[in-house]
Amino acid sequence: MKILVTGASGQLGSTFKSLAKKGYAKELDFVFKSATDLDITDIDAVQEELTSSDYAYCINCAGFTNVDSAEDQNDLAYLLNVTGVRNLAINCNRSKTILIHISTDFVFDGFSNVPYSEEAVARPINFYGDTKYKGERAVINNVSRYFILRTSWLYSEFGQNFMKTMLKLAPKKDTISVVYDQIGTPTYALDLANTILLIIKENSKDYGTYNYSNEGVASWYDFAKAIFEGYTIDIELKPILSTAYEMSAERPKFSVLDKSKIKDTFGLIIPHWKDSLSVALRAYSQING
Ligand SMILES: NC(=O)C1=CN([C@@H]2O[C@H](COP(=O)(O)OP(=O)(O)OC[C@H]3O[C@@H](n4cnc5c(N)ncnc54)[C@H](OP(=O)(O)O)[C@@H]3O)[C@@H](O)[C@H]2O)C=CC1
Ligand SMILES: Cc1cn([C@H]2C[C@H](O)[C@@H](COP(=O)(O)OP(=O)(O)O[C@H]3O[C@@H](C)C(=O)[C@@H](O)[C@H]3O)O2)c(=O)[nH]c1=O
Repeated sequence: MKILVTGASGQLGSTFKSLAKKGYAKELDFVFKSATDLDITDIDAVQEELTSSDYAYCINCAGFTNVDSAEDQNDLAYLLNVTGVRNLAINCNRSKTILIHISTDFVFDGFSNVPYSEEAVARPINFYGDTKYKGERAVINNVSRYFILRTSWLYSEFGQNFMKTMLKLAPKKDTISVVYDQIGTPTYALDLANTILLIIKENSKDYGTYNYSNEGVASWYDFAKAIFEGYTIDIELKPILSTAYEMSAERPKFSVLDKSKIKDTFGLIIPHWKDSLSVALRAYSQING
């Protein structure tokens, strides 16, 4: 079974590459396309790729993910997160390819005090979240067989993410200040990738939108604390309010996702974020020493 992976050089794309390299999911024939191999904003290129081969699935790992930059690079963020996604959706539909697309907790405004279900009203409060929500609509409106997985606070040993930022900052600083008034759930990209592979291997026809994050709840401060403890780094960590940290984009104050639907549909047992963080830190240390 052939699977096209777009945006393959990013964090999630690299996670799939690493799984394929380790011989996991041998029955799946992955075709990895980085941004230079396949620009998803080029509709002709997307059409050509999807008709050139018999792809059963396309996993879209491409995205404009710099939340602050999206505020002043509106056109580029829209082009990638909406137009590019629409290009994939239209052409997946034509070639009868199932589209697996990744969305975010940042489609929510953060004013809830209970975890967001798939049916909760999306009301993004920053440009990135707005484009991601419009990207979801582009999928729903243009391809009949799709899975949208909304995830949150993705991190791993690959690409750029909060865990790696903390580990790189630590040797250069005596003190690190991290916000404690944004609550969500860190998600290890490997857990998300394994869940996507499970959906594919089951040949599931339960198409639709699903939330997926690790179990548990944390602030970015809690996450940073666990990273430093897990990597035995002795550093002064200061809890601060978001107002004390300069950011162009506003972030939701609470973006915990309710995962009942994906757990019930696929019989999933999701690891707690602290357990997955230990696995990620081990993987990071194997690469970086
Ligand atoms: N990171 C997070 O915390 C979260 C991410 N998500 C979503 O998950 C998905 C994957 O995220 P993640 O792996 O972290 O993101 P990354 O930013 O690590 O990867 C995105 C990839 O998209 C590629 N890309 C850029 N422009 C194009 C283009 N025109 N055509 C094809 N590919 C392109 C980038 O290429 P290049 O490297 O060359 O720029 C990069 O490799 C995204 O949709 C994101 O919105 C959801 C929730 C949380
Ligand atoms: C580096 C740093 C960040 N922070 C804060 C800023 C921000 O509120 C929070 C997280 O910072 P980041 O910029 O790493 O992450 P951020 O861009 O907020 O992360 C989001 O990315 C997109 C792509 C998503 O889809 C979301 O799910 C979420 O993961 O931590 C500090 O307080 N101190 C620091 O030293």
